[in-house]
This record gives sequence, structure tokens and C-alpha cells, in this order.
Amino acid sequence: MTFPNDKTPPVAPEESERTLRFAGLPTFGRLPRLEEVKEANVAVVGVPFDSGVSYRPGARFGGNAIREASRMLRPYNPSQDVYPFHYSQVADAGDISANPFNINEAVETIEAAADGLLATDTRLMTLGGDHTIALPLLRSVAKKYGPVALLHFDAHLDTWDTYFGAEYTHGTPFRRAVEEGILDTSALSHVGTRGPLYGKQDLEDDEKLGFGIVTSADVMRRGVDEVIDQLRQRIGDRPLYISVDIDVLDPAHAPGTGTPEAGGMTSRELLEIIRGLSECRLVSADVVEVAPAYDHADITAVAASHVAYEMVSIMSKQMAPAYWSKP
Ligand SMILES: N=C(N)NCCCC(=O)O
Ligand SMILES: [Zn+2]
Ligand SMILES: [Zn+2]
Repeated sequence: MTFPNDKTPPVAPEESERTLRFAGLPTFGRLPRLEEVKEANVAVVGVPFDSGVSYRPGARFGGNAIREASRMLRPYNPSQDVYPFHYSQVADAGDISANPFNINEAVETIEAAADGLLATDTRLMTLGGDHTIALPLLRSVAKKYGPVALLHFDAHLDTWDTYFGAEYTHGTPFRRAVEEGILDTSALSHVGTRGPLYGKQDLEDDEKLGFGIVTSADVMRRGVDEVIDQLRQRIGDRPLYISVDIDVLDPAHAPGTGTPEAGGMTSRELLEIIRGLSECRLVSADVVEVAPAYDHADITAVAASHVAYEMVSIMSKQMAPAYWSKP
């Protein structure tokens, strides 16, 4: 790679010829920690919170499992022709400590921490945690960009109203987000939806909120390219937030999750759809619901690390002019 002569290249992961990839403290992609760099254009941050789950717990360990699995990511991403860790400064910002015994307080803490990270010219790649965390992240992103387009990969709608009277759970973040006016309701899509619902009303409510659905079966029948075209048109040049619930993948591709559903997408399909959106203005993203206790051979954590890598690639490429224009 060549860099403009008068500029300092970003602090990148150590070359794997020089330090062992499988040893040492893990950060995402063996990146520097945020405190080791002046400022990050893309900050990878963990949110080890899973008190919002309605079924199997354990996603609080997801971020660190993804970090461990991400040791093998290499510097060049041929699918997007990008060197994500060299185009702009990407760093691991560590974890946000959210109260596991008080969901309302945790939601506030996550929002405040995201505000802090977004205060500079930074985009966030968040590693969950359960899907509850998408709400405070979206609140923070909307403060910066206004209502954003949402692309939501998930087996589930996550637009249910409440569970046991609780408003903030992993099944309800996107209903709250629409109610709060932080989403651009002309550009809301679920992709990968499938499985039994509580009733037909779930779909009617979801449609009223403004969501369009590309089911898991649609992806299989219509194919990845047609789905990408449709999503691109819907998103246009709006600021985009991508939320990936890893249970969008078939349990064969992602067993390590709390609410698995049969008949999901392959990791190849998910990665290809994300790559197909590389020209969209991706302002922040999350990967949630990785629960390593149910994983086997790190299948889920590896898939999640690659999904995050593709989204970091998009954001790093888009932030390159900001990095290289700094003195
Ligand atoms: N995995 C997420 N985010 N939501 C699943 C909720 C499904 C249920 O409670 O029936
Ligand atoms: Zn889900
Ligand atoms: Zn979800």
C-alpha cells in the first residue's frame, strides 16, 4: 500500500509475521485500543448486556467471543477491494459497562457512552449484547444524523410492544425507535424474517410502523442480487444504520444464539448482501445476540466477526477522506 507522503498512516494491527495471531490480549481484529490512538474514525465497542432476553441468556459474552474469533481477520478485504484497517483509523474502544440489574439504567448508560464515542468524527461498530442495545445506539446516532434508515437482519421482527410489561427488551427495540421518531420510516427493512409469530397482528402492526419485509425464503427464491437492488433503492442516500441479529443465520451457521429459528440465511448470503450495500452511507452498525455458551467450534463467533469486518470495511473506506485530510 502507498500512503500520501506527508501523512501519518493509521495505527494498524501488528503484522501476523511479527506477532502471533493466536496469543496476546484480544482486541477486534488485533486493532489498537482507542486510548492508543488519537481519535478513531471507526470505533469497535462491546456492549456486554443481556438482561433484555426473553429466552436463553448469554449474549453478554458475545463481544469477547467475537474479538477472540476476529484474530484471524487479515488486512485486505478482496470482496470490497479495501484495506479496512489502513484506510482510516479503526480502534477497539473496549466495553460499555451497563447495569445488568436495571434495564432502564443500562439503556441510559449505553446511550450516554455512544454519545461520547460519536462526539468526534467517528462511526460505531458495536458488538452485543442482546438486541435491547439497538435502541440506545439508534437514539445516539439519530441525535447526530437525524432519523436514520434502518436495515435490520433478524429472524425476528423485534417490533413487539412489551414483554411482561417491560418496554425495553430484545424483542421491542424497533417499535420503541419508531415511536420515538428516531427512524426514517420511509426506509425501514427487515431481512431474513421467518418462523412462528404470536399472531397475524404482529405482521399488521409491523407494517403500520413502516417496515418492509424480505423474508428468509424471499432471499432464497429471489436471490441475493435482486434483494440488494431492492434494498439499495429503499435506502437511497439516507444515513443508514445496519443492525444484525446473528440469529438471522440458520442455526447451522449460527448455533450460538438465544432464540434460534430453523430455515435461516447462510452466512454467504448475509455477507454478500452487506457487501452489495458498500456504497450506502453506513453511519453505524451492530452485531448482536451472539451467545457463545451454545456455540460449537466458534461457528457463530467467526461468522459474526466476518459480518462486523464487512461493515467496518464499508465505514473505514467512507471515512478515509476524513482521516487523510487531518494534519
Ligand atoms: N432475538 C431477538 N432479538 N428477539 C427474539 C424475541 C423472540 C421471542 O421472544 O419470542
Ligand atoms: Zn432475532
Ligand atoms: Zn433481534
